[in-house]
Amino acid sequence: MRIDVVSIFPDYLAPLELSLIGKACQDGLLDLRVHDLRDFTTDRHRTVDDTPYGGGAGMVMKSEPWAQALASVAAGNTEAATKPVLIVPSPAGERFTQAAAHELAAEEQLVFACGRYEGIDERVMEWAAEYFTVRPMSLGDYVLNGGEVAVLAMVEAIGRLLPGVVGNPESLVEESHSDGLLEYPVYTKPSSWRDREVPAVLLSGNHGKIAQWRRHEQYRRTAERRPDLLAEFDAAKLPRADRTAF
Ligand SMILES: COc1cccc(Cn2ccc3ccc(-c4cc(N)[nH]n4)cc32)c1
Repeated sequence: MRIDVVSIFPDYLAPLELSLIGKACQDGLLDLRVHDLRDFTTDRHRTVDDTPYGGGAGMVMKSEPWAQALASVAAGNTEAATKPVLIVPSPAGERFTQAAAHELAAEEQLVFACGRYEGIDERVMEWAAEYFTVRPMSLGDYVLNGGEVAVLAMVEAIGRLLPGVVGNPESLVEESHSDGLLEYPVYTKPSSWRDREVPAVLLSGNHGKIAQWRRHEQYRRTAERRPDLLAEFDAAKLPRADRTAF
């Protein structure tokens, strides 16, 4: 997979050079390229923003630098058989979920447009629809100052799903949200810590009971912390052996 990120703060994306995503790039599993939007301006001040039509506070990102930058990254990938996906972080976007991460991990090329100020001139998304599948995406119902933090989260969530990135693919199967429930609590040595004991079932060696306890804990936690997820959860979709906890 190739991922391009366009931002006026390219150094904000430096953490992607670390840890699993950085190693995936070194191993050739991921081709990550970060571009400075100001490199696509033509004036001596490298201007990327201007005042909003209709008035109001703040500034809006100009369309031409974005069109030049997006055209450059789209053209840069002639091997792609399908239109690249242009992901535009925005408080007004569709919710980014684990399901979306899996969907996007199957794409050949993702392009992330990191807005700043009050956002990007809307005509850029209209123009881009000819060359990209355009997807405005929100991390959650709170307002950030720009798209970079959202891109760090999305690239990590997507990148870790790519084959070979996570050492043990098994660990991707049972994690939160992979089956519609939150994950169960985890413990490690010592078994007794500050007068707090590890649940006895986990020390029993009875794998059937352990699986049942973990399923029940997933359900209890989800009901307690995210009852909204339970509305969509259907135990009937679970493998028969997993249903004993409900
Ligand atoms: C566009 O509407 C806005 C209204 C007020 C402020 C801002 C600031 N801002 C600029 C670019 C940008 C990109 C993403 C986000 C964002 C995403 C999520 N989930 N929260 N915040 C916020 C952004 C934008």
